[in-house]
Amino acid sequence: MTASKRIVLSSDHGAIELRQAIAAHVTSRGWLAVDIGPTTSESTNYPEHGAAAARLVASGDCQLGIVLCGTGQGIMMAANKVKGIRCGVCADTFSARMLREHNDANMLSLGARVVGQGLALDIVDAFLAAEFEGGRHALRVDMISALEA
Ligand SMILES: O=C[C@H](O)[C@H](O)[C@H](O)COP(=O)(O)O
Repeated sequence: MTASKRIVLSSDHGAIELRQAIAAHVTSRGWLAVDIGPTTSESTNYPEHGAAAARLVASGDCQLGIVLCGTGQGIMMAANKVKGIRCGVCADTFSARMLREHNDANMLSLGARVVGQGLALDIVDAFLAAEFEGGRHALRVDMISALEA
């Protein structure tokens, strides 16, 4: 892994500390963390943060993205509204691995009110280590993309 691999991180107010811990973690794994905030715990709205991160992935500026909110659900929904984004919520490492291997996800969503930091970092590691398997899964991912047309 080289530092040229960029991963964007964003969250709402419910996940500031976990997001910053993940940013440090992915940096230690050799990624360049593009943390677009927010930085204060002032109440904010997850759709704007999910969309902002997703646009950086969809444009190719970042290869992957990690978004967080209280449950991970709302910010995942927002990210998936951006064309080209495949984002899933994970609360276990198996799903995180499958999210890449079978679904070719380019974004991961986490719920800071659902998972603790230790599990969250393990989920991130599983997501980053996995690779898309292609084959029969490529047809299915293409079918998802066709829904955006
Ligand atoms: O899916 C939505 C997220 O879990 C949000 O983080 C949550 O709805 C925010 O709730 P509150 O404004 O009560 O902190």
